Amino acid sequence: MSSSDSTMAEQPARSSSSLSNIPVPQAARREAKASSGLPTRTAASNGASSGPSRLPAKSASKANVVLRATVASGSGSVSGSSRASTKPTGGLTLPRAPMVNRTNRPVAVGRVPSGMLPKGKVAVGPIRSAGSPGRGRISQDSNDSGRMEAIESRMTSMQDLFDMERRRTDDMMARAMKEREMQEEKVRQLEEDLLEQRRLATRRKEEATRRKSIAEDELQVITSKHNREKRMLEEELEQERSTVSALKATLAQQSTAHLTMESQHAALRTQIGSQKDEIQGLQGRIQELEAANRLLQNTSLHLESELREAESLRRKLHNEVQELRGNIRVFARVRPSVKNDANNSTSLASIRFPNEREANQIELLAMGESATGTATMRNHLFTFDRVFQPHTSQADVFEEVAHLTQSVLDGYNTCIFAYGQTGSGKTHTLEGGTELSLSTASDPSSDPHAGLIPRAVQMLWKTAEDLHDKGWRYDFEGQMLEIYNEGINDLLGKAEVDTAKHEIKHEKGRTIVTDTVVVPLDSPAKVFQLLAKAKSRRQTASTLMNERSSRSHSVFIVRVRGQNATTLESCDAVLSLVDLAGSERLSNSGSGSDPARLKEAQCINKSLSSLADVIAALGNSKQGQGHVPYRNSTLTWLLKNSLGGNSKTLMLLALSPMAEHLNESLCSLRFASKVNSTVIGTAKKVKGASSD
Ligand SMILES: Nc1ncnc2c1ncn2[C@@H]1O[C@H](COP(=O)(O)OP(=O)(O)OP(=O)(O)O)[C@@H](O)[C@H]1O
Repeated sequence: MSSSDSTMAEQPARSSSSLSNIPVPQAARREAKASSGLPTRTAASNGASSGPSRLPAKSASKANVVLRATVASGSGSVSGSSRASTKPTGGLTLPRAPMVNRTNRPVAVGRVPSGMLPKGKVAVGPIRSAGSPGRGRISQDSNDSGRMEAIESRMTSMQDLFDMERRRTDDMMARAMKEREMQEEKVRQLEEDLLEQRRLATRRKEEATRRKSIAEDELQVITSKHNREKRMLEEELEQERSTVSALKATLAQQSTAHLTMESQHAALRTQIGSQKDEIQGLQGRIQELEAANRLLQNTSLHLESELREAESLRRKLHNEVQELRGNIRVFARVRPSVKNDANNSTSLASIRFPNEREANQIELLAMGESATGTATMRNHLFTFDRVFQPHTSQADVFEEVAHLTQSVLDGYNTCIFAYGQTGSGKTHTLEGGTELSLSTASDPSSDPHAGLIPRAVQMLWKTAEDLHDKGWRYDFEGQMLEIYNEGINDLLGKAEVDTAKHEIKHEKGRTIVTDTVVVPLDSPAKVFQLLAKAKSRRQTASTLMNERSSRSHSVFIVRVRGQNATTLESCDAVLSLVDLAGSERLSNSGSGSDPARLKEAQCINKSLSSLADVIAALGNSKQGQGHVPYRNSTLTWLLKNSLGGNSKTLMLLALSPMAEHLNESLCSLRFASKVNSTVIGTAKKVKGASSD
């Protein structure tokens, strides 16, 4: 067997362990086995701890020593030694070392396997022991030397072989070491990889743990949410179930109701059938009625136009009646006794109202002088357009005055002035017994104490609204003036005390007072606001006769402008409501020696006598052609367009019922009687278009 063959044969043993890779000559093994009779132990069976890598050199030299000792002792038998030398040491199987001589050459021991001999060498037979019987000494020596040589030569060859094996073993050891280092390197590398893998695995594990915990948290959240939603859904489901059951119950009811309704429906259908017939009959009736209605509408249109004509006629007739009755009219009103009167009812004057039916007469019983000069009681009878007794209400008085308000809307200048001594009831008749408030302003008729002004204003607006349907549109504006000591104060001016000098101008039938405020009146409430403001500014002074005695004339002027888009009529007229100052004579005014009071009384007397003169002049002049002394006083000059032929005038004579005022009452009655007997010319409608 060649060395290469032996190497190939050792391959399986090397694969079992790194240490078993050390090659052991097969021939030597076989030799050792054969000589010892013991089984050759494989590297694998000996174990890795006693690896052959440490053995060859030492074991071989040890064997050599044994062999040398045997040869030197001259013993011809080596079987015992060889048996002992083949005893396993450390579990490693080695080839039995050949015996060597003194030259350290190997000697033949036992049988040398032919395979272990060098080429060309002949294997000798079995070595005999020294004690065996021989034929001659010489031949035996020669044989021994031959044998020895043969052994030596064999030892030499075995030594070569051993060296060769040793070198090869060294190479293999070196390779094995190298390979081991590589393997160790690999192992280290693998261990590092493993470590890295472990670290990676640890990190991944940690990451996985972290993710797991996050996932667990999320799972918990999702689970709780899910549970919550589940609960809600369960509740909803429960509700839905209850709803469904309720709906089912309702459905059952509805079904029953439906059945009932169906039967009713059938009954109704029958009814409808019969009613359809009725409807057809009614439709015929409707057509008849529609025809009748059309006829009525035509009649209504016709009647409306007739009504308009009748309205125009009414206006005409109304004014004709006024003309017949005279354009200046006089009403007398006796006030009741009030708490301010000095004495009780025993001090009342003897006043009678003879013609109850006509209610136009008043009779006073007063002391007078007879023709012979003796003082006797006399009856003084006066007849006016109307006489109001003390119990007459404000509403009754207004009823008689209301037609004048209508005249303003018809386009006639109208003047109502209250005349009478201080405290006789002028302000009460014109303004009323209570302070004007916004609550009563909206409906003065609801307040029994409301005077002519609030009632007239309310009626103006109401009539204007009624005339709206007949095509009339009205605008109102107001002015509040006071004549005090012949001067004019604007009661609606900005200054608390009006110091401006005002001029009165008459232009194209209109009266203008310079530098005064004219306020547009859009509602009765606005009028009452103005009246309240004016009242607070009005000059008043306490006199002996009346604690609220007014020492000035107050003039409230409402200008009314109307336009009728249907009839193209227009009007522009003024309603003047004048509260005159007390008419008492100078001696009764209580002015005494007070020059201011004296001047007040003189101015008042002057203006009132001018008024009487103007009225008298109007009565005397024919068709207003004579001279009328309007300029004699501020009052008459201011009322120029409201007194006379183009206007309607009402004098309201206020009388006190008290006996102590009897003489003043007689004076007032005489003055009013004179006015009443005056026939002032025909009133003319003021044309709105030309007046502006
Ligand atoms: N018809 C009446 N019914 C009840 N009280 C009345 C009537 N007329 C007047 N009076 C009362 O008599 C008093 C005097 O009336 P009023 O102030 O109106 O007089 P006057 O003539 O305006 O006085 P002056 O000239 O001072 O203004 C007031 O207290 C008033 O309330």
